Amino acid sequence: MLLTTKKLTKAYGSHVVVNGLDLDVERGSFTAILGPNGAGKSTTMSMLTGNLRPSSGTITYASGTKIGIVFQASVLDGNLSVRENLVIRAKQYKHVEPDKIDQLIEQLGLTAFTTQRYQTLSGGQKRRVDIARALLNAPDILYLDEPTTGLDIQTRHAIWALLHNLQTQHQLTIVLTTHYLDEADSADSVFVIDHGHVIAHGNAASIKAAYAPDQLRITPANTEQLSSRLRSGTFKVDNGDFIFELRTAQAALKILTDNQDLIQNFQFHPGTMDDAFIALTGEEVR
Ligand SMILES: Nc1ncnc2c1ncn2[C@@H]1O[C@H](COP(=O)(O)OP(=O)(O)OP(=O)(O)O)[C@@H](O)[C@H]1O
Repeated sequence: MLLTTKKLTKAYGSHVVVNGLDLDVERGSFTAILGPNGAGKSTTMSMLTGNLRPSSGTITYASGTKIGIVFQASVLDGNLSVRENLVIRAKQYKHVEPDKIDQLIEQLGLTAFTTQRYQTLSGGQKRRVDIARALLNAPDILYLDEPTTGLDIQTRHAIWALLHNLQTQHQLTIVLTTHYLDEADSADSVFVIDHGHVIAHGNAASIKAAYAPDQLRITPANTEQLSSRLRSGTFKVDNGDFIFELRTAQAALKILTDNQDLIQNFQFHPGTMDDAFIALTGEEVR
């Protein structure tokens, strides 16, 4: 493991905001931390990055691990150009290879903007410069606190592709928080946290399988006959439709083929991370 936490806890007075978190992050993995507002994600990240002292518990990195951080609010100077910002930031580290800035500019697709002032860039372009800044010291692990919040869907996809590229081509370990649950679909490891606890952990597929069943909705051609053919208790009735919660698409296919003579219409809805998230954390707004 590159990183392990044991019983990581942060309390402000009697308010325990991170409550005994056990996290494991494997070298080279892509980890997403999900949770509703106020769940403790940013507090956790601040502790992992050394910006906040835990109340108790331990954080252990493999020896020599270098950390890069992309903060929610940029730390760059809006009046300086992309290159000027990177040059100034590079001076804050002991060893930045001489061609590192050019390399990052190219890698992050910033070549066309090098002389443009940071504050005049679009949201997605800014994010890419923020990421370049965090990579100056060639970190082993890159933390990003909600890197795609406020970006349009195309830009979110582009940032996500960029992060996956950094992971696979450059063996970077990535840990990020996000509110966009669909983004967690491609993470190797997902921690869902709420009230400072890990309430689910696995990859997106295992979390969906456990907490977000697939749904099959059938409009019967003949309600009585279909009802008497099916085992009672295997479905609910909603507005005359029969609703099944299933583990696999195969199970849906079987119901449909076995009963196609009595079915007028159907809809199949595969379980999503949104469904799993609501099942885990409830509907109420925090
Ligand atoms: N310095 C502080 N003093 C007191 N309470 C704090 C402090 N910092 C955070 N909290 C509380 O800790 C809880 C967790 O906050 P945190 O910012 O970690 O949540 P989050 O999961 O990142 O939420 P969001 O998705 O809204 O960013 C919140 O209830 C917040 O009010």
